Amino acid sequence: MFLTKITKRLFIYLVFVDSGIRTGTDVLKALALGARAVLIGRPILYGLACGGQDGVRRVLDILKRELVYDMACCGLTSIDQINKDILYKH
Ligand SMILES: Cc1cc2nc3c(=O)[nH]c(=O)nc-3n(C[C@H](O)[C@H](O)[C@H](O)COP(=O)(O)O)c2cc1C
Repeated sequence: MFLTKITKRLFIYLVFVDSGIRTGTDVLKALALGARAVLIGRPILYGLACGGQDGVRRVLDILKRELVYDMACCGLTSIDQINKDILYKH
């Protein structure tokens, strides 16, 4: 009984979004919706196929640049500041 209570109290849900992340904007939206992290598959493979290690680095650089740009457009300077308030529902 006691352990159950402790377990319930300490239980933390971490949400990872997998599939379909193609731009830094996708990353921003997933984090804003509450994801702790995103998983990226095919874009990394495309980078690898086209340019090897440098290609993978380039894909990650592009995604990071897009994410930082979009964060700046929302007035954010840190990942910690991302929350659902930046989302606009229409
Ligand atoms: C070539 C390839 C092989 C994969 N193999 C596995 C696998 O063996 N097991 C698995 O759980 N997911 C596998 N996945 C799925 C990836 O782990 C990941 O969920 C997915 O690629 C992410 O979506 P994205 O490609 O749209 O970014 C594979 C994906 C690709 C493209």
